[in-house]
Amino acid sequence: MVHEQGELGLEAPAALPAVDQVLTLLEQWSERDWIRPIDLHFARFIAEQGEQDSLVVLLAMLVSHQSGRGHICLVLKRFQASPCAYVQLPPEVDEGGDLTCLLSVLAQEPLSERLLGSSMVSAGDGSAPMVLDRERLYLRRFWRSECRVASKIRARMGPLLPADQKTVARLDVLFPAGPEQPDWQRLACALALRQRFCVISGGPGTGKTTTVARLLALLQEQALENDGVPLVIEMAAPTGKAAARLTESISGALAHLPVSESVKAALPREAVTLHRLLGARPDTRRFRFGERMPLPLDVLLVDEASMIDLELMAGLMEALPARARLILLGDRDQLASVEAGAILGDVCEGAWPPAFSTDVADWLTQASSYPLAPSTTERCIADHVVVLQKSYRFDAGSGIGALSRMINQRDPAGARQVLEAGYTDIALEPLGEIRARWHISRAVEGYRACLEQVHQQAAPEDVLGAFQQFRVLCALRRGEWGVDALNQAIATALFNRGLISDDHGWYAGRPVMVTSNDRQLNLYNGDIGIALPDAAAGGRLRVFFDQGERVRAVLPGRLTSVETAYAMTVHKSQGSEFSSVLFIVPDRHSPLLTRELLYTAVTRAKTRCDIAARRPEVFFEAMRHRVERSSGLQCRLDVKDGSGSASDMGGLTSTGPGQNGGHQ
Ligand SMILES: Nc1ncnc2c1ncn2[C@@H]1O[C@H](COP(=O)(O)OP(=O)(O)OP(=O)(O)O)[C@@H](O)[C@H]1O
Repeated sequence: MVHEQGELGLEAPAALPAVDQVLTLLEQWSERDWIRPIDLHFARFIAEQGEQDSLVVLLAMLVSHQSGRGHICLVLKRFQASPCAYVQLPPEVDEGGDLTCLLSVLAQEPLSERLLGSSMVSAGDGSAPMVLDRERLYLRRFWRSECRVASKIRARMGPLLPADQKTVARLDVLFPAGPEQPDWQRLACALALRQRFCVISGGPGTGKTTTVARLLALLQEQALENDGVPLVIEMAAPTGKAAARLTESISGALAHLPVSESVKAALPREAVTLHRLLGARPDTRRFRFGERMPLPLDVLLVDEASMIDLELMAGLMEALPARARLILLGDRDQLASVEAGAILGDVCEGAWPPAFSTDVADWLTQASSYPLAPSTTERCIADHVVVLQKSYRFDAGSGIGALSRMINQRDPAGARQVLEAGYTDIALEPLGEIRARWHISRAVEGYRACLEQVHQQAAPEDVLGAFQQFRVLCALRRGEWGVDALNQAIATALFNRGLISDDHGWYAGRPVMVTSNDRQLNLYNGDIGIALPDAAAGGRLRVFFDQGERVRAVLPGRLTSVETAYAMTVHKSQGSEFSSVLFIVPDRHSPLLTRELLYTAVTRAKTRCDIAARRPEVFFEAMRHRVERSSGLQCRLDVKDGSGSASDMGGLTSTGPGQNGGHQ
């Protein structure tokens, strides 16, 4: 523990200590897990380059620390306004200790001037390991990626693409007039038809897939009639699970389209992961496709775009040919990517409610006969975003729909009312003394049907299907209410009830999640499998994975990175849906408990969501907190004159391997 006075006697120091003293402190903080080893390593690297200013060394540690928490940059003004809150110190850091003291002193210094006086920081030119741009401090790698993403999106933000004379008639066929006015699905399709970059966002069941299936059909119909040559259309998603879901839902939607068989035949059937599409190279961040070898396609549809991090987006934008259209689908209210960045959130922020320019508003009015007034605000990105409004999955009688709306509106009182209103598809179960293990019994009941199928030696695809019916979701990984402890508790309870033959190691019915990509086995982080006796292998255990078209069996011994998956984190559940969900709320607040996390957890459930909480107030309190991810992307996308940044395309000299303290 850090003493009140601080271990180096830094009680409210008037000035920052020398560099070697700062490094000693950073070592202690790293040992206590307050900062990551790479944060310490980066600060050390900066000092080793001869940096004499301890302010620069401390800020280097902080910008690295922030990147580990999903931020692209450190916004100096926000840091200075509230240093400890901005960097979100762990709860065990004492107020008045060395760390909080140093941050407060640091925040009072003229940060920009001191940073620009260092050879370790540039304004974007040269190859210094950090960049200061618009009062934001970046690791050079993130600054480059952000500039690239912004400039490539901006390059797709030109005037509207020409409309075909028959476009409105085609829209009439695919989106016949109904009671909903305006029909945002039709408007989204009309907008995407004339933009090279378009985002269609919306909550669960708002018709994103339905809309985009019609959009692809319309684009293909147009191409076949006008040029006689079909467009090359590809579909992708950030994870294998999400790609499999997209394949399934788009095939369902395409089957019912009122278009000719030749158009249907020219539509894509299968989605792949973004890593596979881009040709990820094992153990590097590089892709086979890029600016020098663009992807051979005309239209790319990417689902679950909220899971795309900055670096993946930069790789994707570089590999897209200039003429190609990019359509992003996703739910802007969900959790952002695990890695740094919140691309979908940044693009959608402020772009909704609609603020279309005159040209776009005129076109949409013509395409829908619904009068849309142009906006007076100057947000060019708003011309590229539509948010679908109506959920066709959760009707007025749905508690899940009502609760997720309250969570989104950050309305704890409203959420409490919804939970007390007698809906049959949601319940909040307070775990008092008597019902302390209610959640374990609920989990056992949730998995019973699946495990009975295992006993009856049902086909692997049926067992995998049954496993998708129910899932336990946790906010945290560690602690009594975290994934690790709950997985063990659930396994023990299932074993005690005779539903599984063992509660550790490999046994029939053990569900597992892959925790890192294995290209050789064609298994990806987040893939779910179940160990079952394989009749084709004399009844020996194999782990079966549903890979869309087929179920694959893998020897357990070949799976080096897997964990038991009765309980999983909400983060890992993104891109999946289950009939029924049991969401476990920890008994005290954590910075991870946010509105986005609750919304993602509750909306993973299709027909029933149970929430178990020892202290229900933690659930309601979490609604007040938002995931905030610092980045400069919105600013870069907003600039009207096309000069997103003087340095958007400049200063992109690459830093050689090993030259930047681990942040290559
Ligand atoms: N305009 C509509 N009228 C009636 N039903 C619709 C309409 N749009 C979509 N649906 C139905 O609503 C359900 C959800 O649609 P869809 O799968 O397209 O939504 P989504 O936003 O992609 O959902 P999610 O991403 O949550 O899976 C489907 O059964 C679909 O047929």
